[in-house]
Amino acid sequence: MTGAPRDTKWNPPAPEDSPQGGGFRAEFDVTTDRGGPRYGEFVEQVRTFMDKVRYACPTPELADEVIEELKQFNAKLDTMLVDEWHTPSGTRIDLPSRGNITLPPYEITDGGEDGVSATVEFRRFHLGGNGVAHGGHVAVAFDDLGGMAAALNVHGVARTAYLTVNYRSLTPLETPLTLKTWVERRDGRKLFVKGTLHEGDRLCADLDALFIALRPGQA
Ligand SMILES: CCCCCCCCCCCCCCCC(=O)SCCNC(=O)CCNC(=O)[C@H](O)C(C)(C)COP(=O)(O)OP(=O)(O)OC[C@H]1O[C@@H](n2cnc3c(N)ncnc32)[C@H](O)[C@@H]1OP(=O)(O)O
Repeated sequence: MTGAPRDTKWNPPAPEDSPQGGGFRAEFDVTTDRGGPRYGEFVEQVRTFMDKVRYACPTPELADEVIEELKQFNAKLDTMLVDEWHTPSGTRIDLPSRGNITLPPYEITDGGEDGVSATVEFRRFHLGGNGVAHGGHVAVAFDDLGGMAAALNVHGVARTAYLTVNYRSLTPLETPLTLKTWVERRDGRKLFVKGTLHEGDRLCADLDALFIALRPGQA
């Protein structure tokens, strides 16, 4: 397992008249080849660039140079943009965070109806202040992996209704951390999800969230 469990049926039922078959990612293609064999490396290079941008203090000359090169990269990518339903980002289950560059990189170590365990590493890009992770990025990790626990529990898609993160101690950067999420209670479409983030035995943060399983065709 890397970005998501592989053996789960994801597609919730959807009406026929919707552009995507209805619903939120109703036709969720699990892929390991979209974007090519080096897509993971591509994402990793961009992450590394973002890490460096977070700490770089370029000279005006270097900024000029990098801006021109970035314009060229952006123009290249402009030639092959696709809609969200066809991008590799978010569906490449063989890659950390399913190849989704907007998420902190995590690898799923176990996942099913009972919950999800993952190893997550916040990067230099995720700096909040004084060398530790920004709380918002911690919440992003909880949202995605809490949503995954809910999705695995209902075999469909759930949206976050509320998400409370308690920051119990500082969350380090560039350190493998253990993030766990699980559905503690289900009441119809309401999934009460809990979660923890640890560095070793030390609790960095915990989660209390409500996810709502979407009805067929619901956006
Ligand atoms: C490729 C293969 C790998 C695939 C691997 C995929 C794995 C996948 C991982 C990705 C995972 C991403 C996870 C990110 C998930 C988001 O970040 S979603 C984005 C953030 N959330 C939003 O934008 C949601 C915005 N809000 C809404 O759309 C709607 O309010 C909701 C949440 C869908 C609920 O609306 P609704 O369906 O009309 O339901 P509604 O009748 O209002 O409420 C249902 C029940 O919940 C209660 N409720 C609703 N909101 C609340 C609240 N805030 N507080 C308390 N109770 C509430 C209601 O009172 C009601 O209770 P009952 O009366 O039934 O007892």
